[in-house]
Amino acid sequence: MTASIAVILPAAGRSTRFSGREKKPFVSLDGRPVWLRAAELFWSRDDVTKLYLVVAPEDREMFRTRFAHLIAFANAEVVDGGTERCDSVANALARIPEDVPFVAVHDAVRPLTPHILIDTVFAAAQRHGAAIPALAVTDTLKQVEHQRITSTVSRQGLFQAQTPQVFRRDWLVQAYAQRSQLSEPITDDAQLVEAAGHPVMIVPGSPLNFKITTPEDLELAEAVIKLRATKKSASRLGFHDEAQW
Ligand SMILES: Nc1ccn([C@@H]2O[C@H](COP(=O)(O)OP(=O)(O)OP(=O)(O)O)[C@@H](O)[C@H]2O)c(=O)n1
Ligand SMILES: C[C@](O)(CO)[C@H](O)COP(=O)(O)O
Repeated sequence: MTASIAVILPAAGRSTRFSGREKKPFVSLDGRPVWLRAAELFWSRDDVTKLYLVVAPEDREMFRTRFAHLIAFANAEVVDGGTERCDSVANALARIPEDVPFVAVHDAVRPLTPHILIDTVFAAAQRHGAAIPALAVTDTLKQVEHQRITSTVSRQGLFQAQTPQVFRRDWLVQAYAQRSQLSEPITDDAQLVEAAGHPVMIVPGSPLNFKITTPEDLELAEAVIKLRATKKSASRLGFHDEAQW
């Protein structure tokens, strides 16, 4: 298989909602930093050219000092982040060589993405030009003002977007070049590619592919890792489970 997908891992946010002593990409998740667990999902894949780790300028020295051996091992390039997530992605996108046909953008704080999800979204993007994992909304949605419900919103056709989001590099570059034309806040990369007029397909997301946003999410991620270890031991003993953990 020829390597054809560059992977951007944005880790340059402020972790405001996490409110921990450390920023969430750098905290330990069952013994290994969150960003490393996300990076490991990609670095040994034959179809990945290189990882681009985006880190806030104020974290650059800490990151290089603490993780130098891992950065080298992962063949990763460290890129400076920007004010918004899309500024961070733009900085990394500018570093990707023109002969790389596809780019995947994966939040450095989604460390539990199942491998089968990555296989599926990579294949869909290569087939259609752009693809993202998404989960159908299952709860009832309420519009609220000042803690009072003003209406119930139909969830028909509504999905929650996850990462990795994978695009033809030329589409993503074009979409980013036009981003100043958007008046609404940009919360994911697909939004820009959609606005540029390109079709973006969805593949089934996974509840396990959640984004660590709050301290409770970190606890949940730790529980999932322990459950995976238990299931692995059970499987070695001959007990099989069809679920993709
Ligand atoms: N300027 C930014 C903002 C976000 N991110 C990254 O984008 C991912 C998803 O963002 P989010 O979960 O919102 O992280 P934060 O912006 O750090 O969170 P918060 O809004 O709570 O501050 C994270 O890996 C985050 O580090 C980034 O690289 N650059
Ligand atoms: C990119 C993303 O993870 C897709 O769900 C999400 O939009 C990031 O949003 P945030 O506001 O940066 O948490």
